[in-house]
Amino acid sequence: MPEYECTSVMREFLHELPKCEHHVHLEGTLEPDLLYPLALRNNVTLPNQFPKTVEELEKRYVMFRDLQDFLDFYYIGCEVLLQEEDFFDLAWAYFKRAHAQGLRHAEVFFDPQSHTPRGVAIETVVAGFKRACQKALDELQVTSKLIMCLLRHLPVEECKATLESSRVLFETQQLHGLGLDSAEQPFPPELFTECYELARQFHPDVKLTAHAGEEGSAKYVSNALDLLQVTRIDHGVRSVEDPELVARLARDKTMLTICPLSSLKLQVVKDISDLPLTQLLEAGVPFSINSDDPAYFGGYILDNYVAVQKKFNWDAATWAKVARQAIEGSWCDGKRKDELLTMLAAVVDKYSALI
Ligand code: HPA
Ligand SMILES: [Zn+2]
Repeated sequence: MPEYECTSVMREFLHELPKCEHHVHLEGTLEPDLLYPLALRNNVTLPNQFPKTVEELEKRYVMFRDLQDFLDFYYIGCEVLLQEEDFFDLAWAYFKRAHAQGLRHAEVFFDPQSHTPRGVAIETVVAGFKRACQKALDELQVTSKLIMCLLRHLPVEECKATLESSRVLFETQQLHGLGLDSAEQPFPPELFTECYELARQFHPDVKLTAHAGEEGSAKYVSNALDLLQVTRIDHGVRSVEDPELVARLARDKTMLTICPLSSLKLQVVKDISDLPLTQLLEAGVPFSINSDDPAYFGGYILDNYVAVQKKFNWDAATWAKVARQAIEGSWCDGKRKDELLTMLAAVVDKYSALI
């Protein structure tokens, strides 16, 4: 596949764009060089067949057969996280790295059910993450929201119990949103209708999203909209298989959180140029560009922007539009959106004569 040059001035422009991330799993930011020290610190024995060194693990991460092949590594990685400090260290490392790539606002996922079976309380996980979010605000001026995800491969009753145990966290808006992740097939959205109803009962302003249309069909996307009443779709790249669905997403301004390097590494697409970004732009479906599990897929948010640029060769106006849609589709308040839009206008102004 042909690749365009991402010039140094274009890279600077992409770096300076005030970027919002809506699709990043904090557990997916566990870099190999943190995984092994945490295993040591917590006396965790990794499975026998698991790579023994950072270098070996990085080599294994070069490509995954599919989503499940990746998830098998992701859940083993989760095993080294035990103490509040571990969750803090993990999230703080993410905020620092993403901020260095021009991140201004992040809506971050976490999977409590990948920790609770080891006896780690949800409150411990959230306390560590919240402390990192506060530090990111104080020291980096990065705003953030926490989104709790349910693991769709687990029994629905377990998911409901997990939700119930986090009721107060939702009621007090320490958690802002609910998501759905893990193996998409054969676990369609409709299994979780009652879970999403419950979350809406917890707080009237709770935000709802779900992974759909990554490996699953366009029907997974429309069912997530109809039955879970989500207002955002994570991945959703297969939505384009249904023209009526595309028209609906455009009409309702439902944002898709696209993850280019993830879709490449999980072989959802053969090449980043196969992502339907041109079609979505033409149809008026808003999307943001995100890192998903950057420690596993080889890149943080700017790396994903650059990977898109090398395949789509967009002009500054198109990038400004994509960045604006990401700001407008964020779940932060109006004041923060206005700040981000002002930053965006300044960057576009600075680079308009250069690109
Ligand atoms: O990309 C993903 N898809 C589904 N589940 C996940 N859990 C972490 N990352 C992912
Ligand atoms: Zn994801």
